[in-house]
Amino acid sequence: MVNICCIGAGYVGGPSCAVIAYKCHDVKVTIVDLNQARIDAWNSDHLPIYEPGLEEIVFERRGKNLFFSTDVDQAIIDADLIFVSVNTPTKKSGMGAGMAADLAYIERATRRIAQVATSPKIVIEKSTVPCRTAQSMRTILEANSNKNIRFDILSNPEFLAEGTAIKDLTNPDRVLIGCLQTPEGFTAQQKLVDIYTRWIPQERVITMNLWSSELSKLAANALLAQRISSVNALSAICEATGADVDEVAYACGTDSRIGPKFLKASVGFGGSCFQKDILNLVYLSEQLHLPEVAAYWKAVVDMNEFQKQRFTHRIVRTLFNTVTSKRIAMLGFAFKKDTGDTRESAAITLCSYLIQEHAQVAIYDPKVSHKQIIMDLTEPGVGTNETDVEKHVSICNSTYEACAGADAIVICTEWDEFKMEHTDYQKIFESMNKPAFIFDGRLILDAPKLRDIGFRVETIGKSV
Ligand SMILES: NC(=O)C1=CN([C@@H]2O[C@H](COP(=O)(O)OP(=O)(O)OC[C@H]3O[C@@H](n4cnc5c(N)ncnc54)[C@H](O)[C@@H]3O)[C@@H](O)[C@H]2O)C=CC1
Ligand SMILES: O=C(O)[C@H]1O[C@H](OP(=O)(O)OP(=O)(O)OC[C@H]2O[C@@H](n3ccc(=O)[nH]c3=O)[C@H](O)[C@@H]2O)[C@H](O)[C@@H](O)[C@@H]1O
Repeated sequence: MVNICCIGAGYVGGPSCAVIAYKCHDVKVTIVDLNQARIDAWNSDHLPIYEPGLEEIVFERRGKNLFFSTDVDQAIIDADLIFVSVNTPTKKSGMGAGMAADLAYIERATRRIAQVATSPKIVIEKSTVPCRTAQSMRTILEANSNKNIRFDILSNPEFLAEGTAIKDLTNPDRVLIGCLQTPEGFTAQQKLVDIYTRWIPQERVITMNLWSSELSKLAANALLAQRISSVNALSAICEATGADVDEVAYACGTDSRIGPKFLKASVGFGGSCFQKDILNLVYLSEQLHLPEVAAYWKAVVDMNEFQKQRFTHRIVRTLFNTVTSKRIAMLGFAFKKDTGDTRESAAITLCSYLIQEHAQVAIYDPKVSHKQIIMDLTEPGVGTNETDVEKHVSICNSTYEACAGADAIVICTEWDEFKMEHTDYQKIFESMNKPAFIFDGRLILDAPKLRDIGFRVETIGKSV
């Protein structure tokens, strides 16, 4: 029986390895983490992350060929293949602070593998890492294991998006597997290919060299984020000219060379990875003495910040240049729909700007806990502290509760339940202060219908 260990039971390690267990019943998968609470949750009825379809998979395989544990060492000892799926956040201090990836978690996990392994291992980079990290891992593994154990390193970046993780994992566009171009490297690569091709067509399992594979992950995220920043930059021109960003995106997206996906204007992209990975690419470019390349990619992040700021300014300007003491209902706090994840959510920045303008912000999100919202708004660097949050934020349990008595509604996340067919906007209108404003930061509402009800509607990428 092939034995797989996954170090890191997070958004990537959990679902990606649970799907391997689900698709390959003869493979034993043990997902380990140092975080006891997270492992307890994986072993309970309430999984630590919300992802459509995940529960079914975990509940079906858990205790059969899928295990969650904090016994990292034993799982390493038993494994043939080890996925390293730990977090790689942006460095907060020291060299490269605010840009470079913090590789401390990768290094700790790698050292642990070197220290406890007693048999050959294939170590797989699943985390998103800077180009040539596999070289550092190899050096650590070889220098710290005096038992003459063979370690092969593969790069197998993950392309799942949150909210569609199970769909992306069971039916991916492609799987990338990079290896050293040596006979041993190819043998190790083939072992992983043999696992994925159990449910993914061979032609979608792409093999290449290690460094191409590592860089392709950063490149893919940078290109996706660049499309959003491009359409958001166009949304500003639309608002100023009377063009409609949905129409422009449609017109451009029907060109088969451009394609329709990832052209939805928004309040700005969020999520744990886009910004982090682009900054990582910016840092890499700077290290390689390519300042023009660094500046090119940095502009994608700058445009995203500008979009959030621009949207807040539009809110304040429209509400007669002051939001002091006005109740603003913020609908959605997650960085996108169908996830409870709030990492780098545009809603955090918008909320912080509105608090700095002394608004009363009433937040409702169907999947984000009250505790998480408070934690996000009091994080160092966000611009708001506990006193601000206590004075200016109320967290609500429904759209109707958040909107009652509000001067304005701001759509931050495109949850289906905020769409017109699921919410009674007539009832909401009646419960609001007049004039009642709606700022649609996700282009999910039918502005003409809302205007018929009596709302004043402002939509991103559209002028009134
Ligand atoms: N979240 C996403 O949608 C995607 C994330 N990625 C990448 O995957 C990597 C992981 O991301 P997430 O799963 O979102 O992070 P996460 O923060 O949800 O999970 C990482 C887990 O690793 C654990 N961990 C850290 N060091 C450890 C160690 N030495 N031993 C055992 N456990 C340890 C942490 O306790 C944590 O539970 C990152 O590099 C990220 O860029 C890639 C594609 C998608
Ligand atoms: O490396 C990662 O972490 C992952 O990052 C993204 O996935 P994710 O961040 O989960 O979600 P996306 O669907 O890409 O959305 C990211 C952000 O962009 C926004 N977005 C997306 C698409 C669009 O057209 N417009 C837009 O504003 C979303 O609302 C969200 O805030 C990528 O899509 C995944 O392929 C990648 O694996």
